[in-house]
Amino acid sequence: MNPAPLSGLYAPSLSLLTDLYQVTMAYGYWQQDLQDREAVFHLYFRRPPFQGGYAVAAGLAYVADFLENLAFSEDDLTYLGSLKGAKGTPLFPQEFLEYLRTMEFSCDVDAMPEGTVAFANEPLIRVTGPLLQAQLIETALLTLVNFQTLIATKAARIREAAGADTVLEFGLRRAQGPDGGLSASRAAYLGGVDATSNVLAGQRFGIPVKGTHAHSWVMAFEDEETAFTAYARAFPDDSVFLVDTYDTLEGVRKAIKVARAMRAEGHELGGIRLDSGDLAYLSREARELLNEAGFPDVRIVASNDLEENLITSLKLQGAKIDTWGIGTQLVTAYNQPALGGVYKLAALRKPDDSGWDFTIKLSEQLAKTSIPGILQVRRYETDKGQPRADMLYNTAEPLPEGPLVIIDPLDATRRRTVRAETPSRELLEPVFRRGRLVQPLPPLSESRARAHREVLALDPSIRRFLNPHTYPVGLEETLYNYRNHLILEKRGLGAE
Ligand SMILES: Nc1ncnc2c1ncn2[C@@H]1O[C@H](COP(=O)(O)OP(=O)(O)OP(=O)(O)O)[C@@H](O)[C@H]1O
Ligand SMILES: O=P(O)(O)OC[C@H]1O[C@H](OP(=O)(O)OP(=O)(O)O)[C@H](O)[C@@H]1O
Ligand SMILES: O=C(O)c1cccnc1
Repeated sequence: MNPAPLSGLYAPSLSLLTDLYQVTMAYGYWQQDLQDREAVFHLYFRRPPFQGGYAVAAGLAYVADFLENLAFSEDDLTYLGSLKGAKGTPLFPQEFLEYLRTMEFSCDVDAMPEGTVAFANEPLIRVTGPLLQAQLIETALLTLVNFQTLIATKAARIREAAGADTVLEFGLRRAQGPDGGLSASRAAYLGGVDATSNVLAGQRFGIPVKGTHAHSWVMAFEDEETAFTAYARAFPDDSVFLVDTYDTLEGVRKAIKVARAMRAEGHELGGIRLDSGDLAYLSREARELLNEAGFPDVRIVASNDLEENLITSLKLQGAKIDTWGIGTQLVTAYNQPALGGVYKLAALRKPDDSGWDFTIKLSEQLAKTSIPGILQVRRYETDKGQPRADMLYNTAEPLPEGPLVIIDPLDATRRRTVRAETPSRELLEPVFRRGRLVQPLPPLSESRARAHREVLALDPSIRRFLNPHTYPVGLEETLYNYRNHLILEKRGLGAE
């Protein structure tokens, strides 16, 4: 595979890919001379999608591309300058636009590499840098990471259901527009599909492209046999015939007839595709017909609104399907079309530069109360690399010596102690330092392999679709206590 570079996808800059309030806040910070106050934000989700037990982090390559190209062009500044407030006066003064013109991205970014398995409340990305800049990029980071993480997770679930079978992504035509389709193809590949029908995604990202033919091909000829014969002439060694245009099992018989003629000329039919009807029954019948005719290697491809639960059910029914073609349900994440990732301020450098003020967003629901600190995620694993528990801790404070206690942020009675010798790794890795990419991001193939490895390492009870176990993620005890202290303080209940 030869992954095409992502660089330039968003050049010239997409700096206006944001909500207006980010720019109005940026102006406000600038006016208050707060633009350079060092701030820390975390991007995280509160619940894994699809009522599942995990998510697969994706979108960082797009984020890096976006940040590398972040700069306000003349057109951007002219547009911002044209915006008017309620009284018809410019929303942004010229001096502020001049500031934006010369602004250079200078934040540090730490992130989980794409393909990392992530759980609720864990920062996927941590941004540290000038308040104005770290705030301004919120919306773009969320739109890039939320969608791609959602689709990569859906793909990982489909991969789980399909086991070792081939999975093809067929979603572009029903995706949420061109960019939805393109980024979904990339995220789906990252999450575990084998190939896409999306040719632009093939060119851009080096994803293998594959496909069969449409019903219209069959309809364009006087009968099925003529249509199959013509397709075989065009692609004598790369043909998959769609057999359900009129009558599926009759279609299979026609496919066999043409396959015999192909064999006589030294070519083998690659497969047939079923796209309607009872896929369990029809695939078993088709398999029998093909085997009896001496074509045990002709693959059976199935499509028609498939997703992970249907694949599981079809397998239980004894379906004889080798390749799953999955479109709409995958690229639109049909049963949960958005991941609710958020981006929250967690620390601000004190005005006198003497340390950090840690910040918290309260909520009636404890689950929505943010986590203060400059967070890192430490994953404790068995000797064999099976994840056991994740610990969020504040890197701005020293960790206690000896064993560490991890406490569930929602239930203080759920806690565990980890010994210092327990193998572990830190999930957030440096991506940008002072606005510069530390090193090129890994190729897509590597991120895909990571996703595969990390999902498989999870206990099956966390991977299952129905009522999965909750993987233990907790706050290191000092952080847990500090967060409670801050909650009480902000509610006016702190100690005198
Ligand atoms: N054996 C099966 N068990 C469960 N679901 C199945 C089975 N076979 C097919 N399905 C799924 O049932 C849904 C509806 O199938 P159905 O054959 O009614 O589709 P359709 O699109 O209405 O067919 P047609 O194109 O003939 O109108 C699809 O999502 C399909 O994948
Ligand atoms: O069902 P999905 O998971 O979204 O998979 C993609 C679908 O798109 C095609 O149908 P369409 O009717 O658009 O074209 P066709 O005539 O080639 O079947 C294909 O045959 C699949 O049924
Ligand atoms: O190649 C295919 O079979 C295909 C491509 C897009 C959508 N549905 C099917």
